[in-house]
Amino acid sequence: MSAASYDDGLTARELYRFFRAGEEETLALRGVSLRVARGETVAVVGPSGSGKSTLLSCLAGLDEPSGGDVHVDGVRISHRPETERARLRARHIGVLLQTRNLLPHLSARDNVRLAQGAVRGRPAASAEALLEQVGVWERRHALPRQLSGGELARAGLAVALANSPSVLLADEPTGELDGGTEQLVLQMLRDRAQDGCAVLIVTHSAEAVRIADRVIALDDGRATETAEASAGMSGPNVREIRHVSG
Ligand SMILES: Nc1ncnc2c1ncn2[C@@H]1O[C@H](COP(=O)(O)OP(=O)(O)OP(=O)(O)O)[C@@H](O)[C@H]1O
Repeated sequence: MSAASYDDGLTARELYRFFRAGEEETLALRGVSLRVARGETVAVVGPSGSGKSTLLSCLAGLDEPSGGDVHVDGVRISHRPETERARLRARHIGVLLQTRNLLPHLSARDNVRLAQGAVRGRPAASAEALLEQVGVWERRHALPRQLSGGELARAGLAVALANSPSVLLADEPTGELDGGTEQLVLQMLRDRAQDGCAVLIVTHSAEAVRIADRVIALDDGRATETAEASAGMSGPNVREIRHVSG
């Protein structure tokens, strides 16, 4: 991989993540390399326990890989103190987690404002505009527990987009959504990519795979080319499933 490829988007090289819990040792990532350019949507698929969430956490700087490195827009985010990773994440990355990344004691609007850095004086109007974009403006004063699953997913997306990220990482963004809401969330992710964001979606959803430009299949901590990854999941936008592991 040439140095030039670090310039923008997301680059991970030879990621390893080792866990030890008591006697038990797990190598959750075994040399995963990938690249998501700005403007691209990449789906990561794989069976339960294959390392998808671990990979996303390492890419987001929420977790530290045991080996390898992660660059975002040419800046290394891995192997730095947690506070620095958080600062870089706030500047470059939007993260949509299965837990929907909303603080429980803040309204939907205040969650977005917090992610925008409202403390540094950004106008509240843009938080409202973002909530309007994702279709939950009417629910802006509601707490997360007062939102339906679909509303929560959309508010979570507004939070993930609040810092205008150049890299957007989403863990099962359409997990429990009805078909209509799933389409809306996927369309928004796709639109972001078209606006120049590098979008990576960890997913079990055939629909999410269908909208992806590329699909990366994880199996037992390795990114591999597998026929199973595309079984019943191929679509017009799935142009390749390629080997990305070292
Ligand atoms: N904090 C941890 N401590 C110990 N082992 C862990 C930890 N986090 C993940 N693992 C292990 O690492 C492996 C990969 O887990 P991970 O959650 O990344 O898989 P996944 O593909 O996201 O699974 P799922 O689709 O079920 O969410 C699993 O064997 C899991 O038990």
